[in-house]
Amino acid sequence: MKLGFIGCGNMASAMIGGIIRNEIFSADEIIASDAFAPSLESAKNKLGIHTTGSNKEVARKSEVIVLSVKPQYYETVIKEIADVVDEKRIIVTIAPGKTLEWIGNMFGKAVKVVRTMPNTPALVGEGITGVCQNVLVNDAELEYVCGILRGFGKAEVVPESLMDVVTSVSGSSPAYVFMFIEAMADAAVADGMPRDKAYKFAAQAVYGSAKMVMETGMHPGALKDMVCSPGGTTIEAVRVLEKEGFRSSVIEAMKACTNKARGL
Ligand SMILES: NC(=O)C1=CN([C@@H]2O[C@H](COP(=O)(O)OP(=O)(O)OC[C@H]3O[C@@H](n4cnc5c(N)ncnc54)[C@H](OP(=O)(O)O)[C@@H]3O)[C@@H](O)[C@H]2O)C=CC1
Ligand SMILES: O=C(O)[C@@H]1CCC=N1
Repeated sequence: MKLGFIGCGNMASAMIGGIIRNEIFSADEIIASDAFAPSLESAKNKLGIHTTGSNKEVARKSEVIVLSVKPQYYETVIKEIADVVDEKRIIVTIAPGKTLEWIGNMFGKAVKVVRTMPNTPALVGEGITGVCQNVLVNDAELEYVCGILRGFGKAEVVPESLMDVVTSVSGSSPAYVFMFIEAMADAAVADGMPRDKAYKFAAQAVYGSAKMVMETGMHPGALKDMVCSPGGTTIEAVRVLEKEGFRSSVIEAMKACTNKARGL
């Protein structure tokens, strides 16, 4: 197998879907295990990959092994697979807070580790993944893993010191963006718009605005100013958002998120 996933929940299935769709690997080259039988059933039926109830089997059969369980299960899973992971395999982690050093110590031997932080837009091929590696991973191996990660979006190599920040700015951030879309839709519904239309307008406005930032390279503040006509409607909304602490709320929320990751 080219690729194995230990834990096949939300994040793993989003990653696998993109990898298969973009033909990085075929379903036949991917295997996953999970403690929760319905997750495995769904992976087999919807993704067509190999599945097993044994984490060890995944580790034994895969060149690249993704640890896609919650951080609190990392220690148990690593202890379970350590004896079948040799120096040729690459371990990919996706959990917040689990450092390269901690992972290495848990294995108790020299193991190639690529630490990553993906996000769920991977499901639609628009994820972004922060990546760093330990000293045992060479440039070609890092590029190989990045190629896999690009199967479901962008991949950016960052210093490990920034990985907890990556968690708040992209790993967790889809949740805040969905809350923003939901809140905008609620306001539109309150003013009489049917809900399905409200989600369409709100989501497309966020999508289009994000695309403008990416494609124009302009400062977000300048793009905001372009929307605010003098004496117009937008500046009224901006005034209320500032009064209600919109930006400060986002900054404080993200600092809490980063600190939580640091504590894991
Ligand atoms: N969801 C997200 O947006 C993101 C998640 N991540 C990280 O990805 C990882 C997975 O998260 P997510 O996919 O959301 O979690 P899920 O709970 O959806 O998936 C994890 C799966 O692993 C199973 N599992 C638990 N223990 C074991 C075990 N010992 N052996 C095999 N399988 C096991 C779980 O079963 P059961 O339900 O029975 O416990 C569950 O089905 C986490 O580390 C998370 O922090 C990173 C970026 C974004
Ligand atoms: O909430 C979490 O802990 C995980 C990590 C990033 C997104 N979800």
